[in-house]
Amino acid sequence: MSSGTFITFEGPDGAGKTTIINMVAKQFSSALITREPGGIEIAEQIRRVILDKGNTAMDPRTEALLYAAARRQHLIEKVKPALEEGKVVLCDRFVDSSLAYQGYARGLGMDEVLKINQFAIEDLMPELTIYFDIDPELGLKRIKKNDGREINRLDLEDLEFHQKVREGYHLLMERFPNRIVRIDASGTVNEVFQRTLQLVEGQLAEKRPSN
Ligand SMILES: Nc1ncnc2c1ncn2[C@@H]1O[C@H](COP(=O)(O)OP(=O)(O)O)[C@@H](O)[C@H]1O
Ligand SMILES: Cc1cn([C@H]2C[C@H](O)[C@@H](COP(=O)(O)OP(=O)(O)O)O2)c(=O)[nH]c1=O
Repeated sequence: MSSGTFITFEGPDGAGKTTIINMVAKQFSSALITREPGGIEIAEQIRRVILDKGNTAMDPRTEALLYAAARRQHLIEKVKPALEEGKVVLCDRFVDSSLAYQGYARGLGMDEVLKINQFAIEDLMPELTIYFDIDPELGLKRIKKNDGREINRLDLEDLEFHQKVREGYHLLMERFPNRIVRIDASGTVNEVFQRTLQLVEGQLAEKRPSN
C-alpha cells in the first residue's frame, strides 16, 4: 500500500507545466519531481526513440506502446518506490497525455489506449491531475520564443493536431471530473503558480490526519 501522494501535471505543449513544477518543487523540498516520457535511464532511451525527428515512419500504435513502455519502467523504478516511502510525487505528464495525444489527436481511440496503459500501470493512478488549459496557438508561441528548447517530433505536428490534443483533454475532464482539475494557464507565471500551489496544498491537507 502506498502512503505517498501522486500528483500529475497535464496540458498541451508550451502550457507552462515544467516552469510551474520547478517553482512548486522549491516549496516541497522532499517531493520527487519527475517527468514523462523519461525520468530514468531506460525511459530516457525510449524517449529519444519516440521524439527523434528522424523517426517519421513511426506507426501510431508503435508510438502509443513506446509511451506505455516508458511509463511502466518509470513507474516501477521511480514513482512506486517513492510513493511507498510516503513521498509526494509531482510528475510532468502521465496516462492522460497518451489518451489525449495518441488516443484522441492521433485517432487511436481513448479506450484502446487506456487498455494498453492499464496493462502498464496496474491501476496506479494519480489522486490529483492538474490540467493546464491553454489555446495551443499561445502555447506554441511560448515555445518558439524560447530559443533554448529542443524542437521534438511532436512539436512539429501542425496546429490542428494540437487543437485536437486540447479537445482530448476537455473530454478527459468530463470523464474524470473528480480527479482532473483545470487551471487557466494563459495567465502570468505568478498567477498560474499561486493557483497550482493552492491545489497541491489542498490535496496534501486532505490527507493529513485531523486531530
Ligand atoms: N504563464 C506564462 N506566461 C508566459 N510564458 C510562460 C508562462 N509559463 C511558461 N512560460 C514560458 O513558456 C515556455 C514553455 O513553458 P514550459 O514550462 O516549458 O511548458 P511545458 O512544460 O508545458 O511545455 C517557456 O519558455 C516558459 O518560460
Ligand atoms: C507522456 C506522453 C507525452 N507525449 C508527448 C507530449 C509532448 O509533445 C512530448 C513530450 O515532450 P516534452 O519535451 O516533455 O514536452 P512538454 O515540455 O510539452 O511536456 O511527448 C505524448 O504524445 N504521449 C504521452 O503519453
